Amino acid sequence: MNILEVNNVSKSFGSKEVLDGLDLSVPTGSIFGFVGGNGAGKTTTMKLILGLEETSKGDIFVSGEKVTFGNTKTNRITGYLSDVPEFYNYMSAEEYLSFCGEITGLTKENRKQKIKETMALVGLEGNKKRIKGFSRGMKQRLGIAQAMLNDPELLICDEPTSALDPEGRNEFLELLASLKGKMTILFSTHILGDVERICDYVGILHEGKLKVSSSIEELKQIYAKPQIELVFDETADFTALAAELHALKKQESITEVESVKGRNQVIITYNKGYAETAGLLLENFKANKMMPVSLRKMNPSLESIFLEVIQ
Ligand SMILES: Nc1ncnc2c1ncn2[C@@H]1O[C@H](COP(=O)(O)OP(=O)(O)OP(=O)(O)O)[C@@H](O)[C@H]1O
Repeated sequence: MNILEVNNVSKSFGSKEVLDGLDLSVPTGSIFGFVGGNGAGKTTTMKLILGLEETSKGDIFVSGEKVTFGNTKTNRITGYLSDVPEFYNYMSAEEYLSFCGEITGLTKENRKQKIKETMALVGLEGNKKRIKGFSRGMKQRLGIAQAMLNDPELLICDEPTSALDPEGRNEFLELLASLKGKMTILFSTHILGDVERICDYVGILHEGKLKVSSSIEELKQIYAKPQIELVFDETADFTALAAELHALKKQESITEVESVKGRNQVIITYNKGYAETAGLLLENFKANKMMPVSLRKMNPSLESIFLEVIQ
């Protein structure tokens, strides 16, 4: 079951086509990383899902209900954290949330309890400071609290971590991950490490279309190139070593040898089992008295997959 379906959606601004027949399905309960370079159309897609922009073609459904341009009813079950959230800096977090609750129609009795619960959930419990004194990370957490006031089934966050320092990012990602099971989260980013850390699905947007959409595990299996990384110490005779390894290429299991000279590193691509190939390499090194200081089975990174997909 998919909470979000974007079907063949195109969007142009004047003569500029940003989305070109975009199809996107977000499974209910997932944390979905929506990845794309600068200007790929991530914010535009999110605005279309929220009915803030009008599609030039195609339809969008949230929980089976069609999104309409303008004040779409589907927003009662969506929450949104924009890429640059704006706050009233003279207010405290509680005052700000109370204000947001009031304008979104939360009753006074419900509001108090809901704000207390939400502030606790985002780690701002009992915080009386004015927003003016908040760090960026605290502001993002307040932004999430605001987006969660209506108990959304779908939480949409636009590049929520890009302005945060590593510590703030870490805390924020933990917060998002802790919401799993409570709601579906769609978040856009170009920080692939963030997707790798907390998402179970990823969609890669490029040139107006979704180039790839699958679970991270599946993606890694599809793009996995079996590789071993070897590192030698500085005293190793790298030229002799490279020659030796290239000679090994004649062996069936080794298909590519790539030496990174300045770093004394060699990447071996192979097509048989890991144990067999590592064994073959070690035997050869032993015979030639050239032991590496490290031998590591490499796992494909999302970054390398992304670069391959958008080539
Ligand atoms: N209202 C608008 N009028 C004209 N062009 C627009 C409008 N909104 C977005 N665009 C253009 O559409 C393209 C996609 O923008 P969008 O903000 O959706 O990309 P993005 O993937 O979110 O990028 P970033 O990662 O840089 O935020 C850009 O070229 C942008 O200039």
